[in-house]
Amino acid sequence: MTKLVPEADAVVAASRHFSFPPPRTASGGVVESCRKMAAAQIDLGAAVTGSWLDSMKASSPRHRLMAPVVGAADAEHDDWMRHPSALSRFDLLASAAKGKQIAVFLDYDGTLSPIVEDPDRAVMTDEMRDAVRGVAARFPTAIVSGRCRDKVFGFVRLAELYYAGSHGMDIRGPTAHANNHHGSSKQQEHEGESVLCQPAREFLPMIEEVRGLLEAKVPAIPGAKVEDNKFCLSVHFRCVDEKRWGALAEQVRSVLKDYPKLRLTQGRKVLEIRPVIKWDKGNALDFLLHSLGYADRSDVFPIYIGDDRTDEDAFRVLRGRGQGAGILVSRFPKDTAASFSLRDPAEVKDFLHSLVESTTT
Ligand SMILES: O=P(O)(O)OC[C@H]1O[C@H](O[C@H]2O[C@H](CO)[C@@H](O)[C@H](O)[C@H]2O)[C@H](O)[C@@H](O)[C@@H]1O
Repeated sequence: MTKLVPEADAVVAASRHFSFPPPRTASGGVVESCRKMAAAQIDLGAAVTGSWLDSMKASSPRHRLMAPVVGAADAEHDDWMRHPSALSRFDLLASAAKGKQIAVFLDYDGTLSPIVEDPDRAVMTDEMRDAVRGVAARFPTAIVSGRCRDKVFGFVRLAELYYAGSHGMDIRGPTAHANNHHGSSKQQEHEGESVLCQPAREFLPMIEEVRGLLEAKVPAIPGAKVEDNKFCLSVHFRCVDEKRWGALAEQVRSVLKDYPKLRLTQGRKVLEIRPVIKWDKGNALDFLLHSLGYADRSDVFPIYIGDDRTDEDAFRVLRGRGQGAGILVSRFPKDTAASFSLRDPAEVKDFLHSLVESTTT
């Protein structure tokens, strides 16, 4: 097992392939009040623009249907080398984190649980839960999910974690303390005072209204499903015949046209409806780092692991801070602001174990 020790040669060799630590960019400000910050700006950055149907198709590549082609596979592998495996290059990550306070941020779907057809059945294995528990016993650990907080807590069931549900619009600190290291966090300085951030509260009645409208319309499309994520809504099309995607997009558009304060973004075979405020997983990551008292420290090493477009906002925040490591979970090369890769949740579990073992004396 690689320990958290410097391996200069490995760093030099790997940095030929990619930029690590990530360069600083102009994002990542101080979070004074999450609501004030969120209200300050309308976010159109990740919005689905142009044809919704084209966007749905573009975000649903048919990797699994492609026959392996000799040569193409090599090119794909070479491309992926720009984002080295966080497992096989654990040494590199470990040397960058050496002597620093690690904090771990984990997306849920596609990261801690495999993608499945029925969103209600995206359970996490006990082995994965043990791995997350082990990490949380050593480092502040947060789940950052598009799901509503209660639902993702229902899957993860670890009270010692921070939870940022609804794409970061519903943040809550731990409700129980692990025997851990979090002594320096502001959370613990104010025992009993829970971190809470809900920057989109005023949108709740509107989201509720739109949920009702969508639930009345969307079931007409076989396989389509509306999921209530409290501060946002998901319209799933994983089980919808591709020929009906246009009709589904039209149903959603016909509802949303009367709600200019809501916007549409897209995840993995899901349309996401959320408030126009500038608040995403990146803001949630920033907020949590501030809550932990880590924002202005240079000796902090945040690790964010996620598989989806929405996780890119958090990867970009790490680049903006010039700190830590973003790890993209994907079997296929993608444009990403992450620095490392893992192939699937099984590799995520192995990585979490490696992190624990490397810091166990
Ligand atoms: O931020 P995440 O924790 O990754 O949540 C994003 C969305 O994940 C879920 O949908 C995705 O996973 C489902 C179960 O595997 C799959 O059926 C669906 O196609 C995926 O998009 C969740 O159901 C959504 O509400 C989340 O927004």
